[in-house]
Amino acid sequence: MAGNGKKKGIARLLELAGQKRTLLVASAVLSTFSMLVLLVPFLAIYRVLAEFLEHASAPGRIDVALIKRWSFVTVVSLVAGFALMYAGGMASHIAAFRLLYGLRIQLTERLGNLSLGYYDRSSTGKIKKIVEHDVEKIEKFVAHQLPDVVNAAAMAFALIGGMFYLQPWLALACLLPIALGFWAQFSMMMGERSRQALRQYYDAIESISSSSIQYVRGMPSIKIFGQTVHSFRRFYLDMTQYRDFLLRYADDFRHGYVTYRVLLLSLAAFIMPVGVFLLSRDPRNVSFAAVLLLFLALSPGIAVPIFKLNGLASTLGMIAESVRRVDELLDEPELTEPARPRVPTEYTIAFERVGFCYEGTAGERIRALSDVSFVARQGEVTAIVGPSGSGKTTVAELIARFWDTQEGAITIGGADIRDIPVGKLMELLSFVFQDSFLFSDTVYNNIAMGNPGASREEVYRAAQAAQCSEFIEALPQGYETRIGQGGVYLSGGEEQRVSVARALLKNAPILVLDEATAYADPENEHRMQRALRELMRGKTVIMIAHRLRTIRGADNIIALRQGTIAEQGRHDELLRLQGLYAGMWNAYVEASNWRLGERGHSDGADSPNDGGQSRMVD
Ligand SMILES: Nc1ncnc2c1ncn2[C@@H]1O[C@H](COP(=O)(O)OP(=O)(O)OP(=O)(O)O)[C@@H](O)[C@H]1O
Repeated sequence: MAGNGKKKGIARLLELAGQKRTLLVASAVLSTFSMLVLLVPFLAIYRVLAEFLEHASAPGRIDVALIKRWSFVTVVSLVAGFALMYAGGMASHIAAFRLLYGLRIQLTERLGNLSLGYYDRSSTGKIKKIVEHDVEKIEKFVAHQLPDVVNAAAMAFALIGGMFYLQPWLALACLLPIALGFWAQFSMMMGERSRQALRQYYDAIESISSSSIQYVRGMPSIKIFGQTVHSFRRFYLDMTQYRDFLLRYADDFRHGYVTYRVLLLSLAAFIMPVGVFLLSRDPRNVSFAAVLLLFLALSPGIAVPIFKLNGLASTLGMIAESVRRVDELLDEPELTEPARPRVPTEYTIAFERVGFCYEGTAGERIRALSDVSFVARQGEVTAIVGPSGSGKTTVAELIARFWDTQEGAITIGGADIRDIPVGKLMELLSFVFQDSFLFSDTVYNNIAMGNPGASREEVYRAAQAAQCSEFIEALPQGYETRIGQGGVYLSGGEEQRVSVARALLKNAPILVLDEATAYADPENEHRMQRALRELMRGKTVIMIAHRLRTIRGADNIIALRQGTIAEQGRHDELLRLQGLYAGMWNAYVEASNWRLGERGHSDGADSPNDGGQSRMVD
């Protein structure tokens, strides 16, 4: 990632800005001219002052035409200066917005090509901050700070050069406090300590960003469980840490900053004694008096470009950190496309001695699967069961290359999944998760995204088969009703049926169901099972289930224990083994009977012995 020879920090920032070189050069030239033209009124002040002082004892001899001429020049130069400044600003803003657009497109393309596991690792808050906040920092640098630095530097050089030309001693009196101020500021603000502080600042912002998202998402739990819930505590802790960090930061740097500002804002206090001393040696030198007055008039203005340059220097570190974070995301490895692609025509999935470890936050390896081998045949249902944390979800996610296996291989129709082009692999798979994700869009579009080329008829047929046409037609605008903000909210079961309709429409040959009937009540579950039976016909089906009743009829049941296969076979075979599966089944039956006992009567809906009427797979 970092070792790819890519430039870093300011150099990388300038490289990014360099993509819009022509516009930026135009902006710099226009800004510099604008600044030089805007200095002309100071020259006018000097000439008029000199004229007044020269003829102070005989005002009648003052050259009125000269004063009118300089007044006219002042007005023209102000208008021209501001027009040039406007044109320069336009050029830099156009460059910045184009850069912003380009970066955001690159980032979103990269986000679309990353392995799905990246999203498990990275919080939404972190990604959101990079795409919004960090990119905007770069845009602001190009739009404002880059032109500012050019014209501030031009102004500073023009002023200092002019001052030395007019009166070197007064110029030195001005430069001394500027040099002292810079020394006070930079001796504190530069170096590793400052860079570390910046990094901490960014980490704190990212933390707040992700914990605030969690806080908002967890609001129902917060309301129910009061202030003890995790997301609130984390949010509160992040806010407190951020506050403490800022207070420490301000405390560390305040002396340098205050000294610097006080010195720069009191240049007149340094010019005055030197000026008075020089004037006392030659009190009749009228032109020196005019120069001294000009210096005093200019002294507050000298601080402006210097503050700008310094402001940029202190934010440059922040922008460089933003660039680093944007580059980090741009350098995230994409899913590799195979050198010699293979496209399977048969869809049996085989795990061959698969081992997999997650990487923990401190880089440690967390083993999730070891030596897992099984075959999920096309047209059959393979169920995966096991206690919590035994690796069921990992098995399902590895098939979609959320992560790549570190040991062994996974094949589809004999082709290693790493040899199947990524787009093709995604075409082959349909997932129905426990928590279905629906977009804030119409119901119709939510189903249609399963197959963007599908006709309206096909979308309606999929909805019908997924048992959701009835409730969709009862919605205020039917299929055109928006889901989520500004529209309607669906129940968990309804959302799941919409996602089954989406999967039906996609009609992929491999189907992975992760606890697909989790939200269904007895009535809905029956409908869901009918929908799923439709969806599963002829496919390779991998089904993760906690409610064992739903997988009793599976062709093969894989029972996982701590990332390894403890047993595999059909329901009856596994019961006879009297091992892990039999233990889970007995516990499940007991739990179901306990519930029935509590209610005092049996409606048969949740019974594991319900004669197969509600069996998902038979
Ligand atoms: N993103 C991750 N980073 C680190 N460890 C993980 C990650 N996801 C899962 N694990 C660990 O890997 C192991 C297997 O997890 P997995 O989610 O596959 O189990 P599971 O059987 O699906 O659990 P459950 O039934 O509770 O959903 C667990 O020990 C879990 O803590």
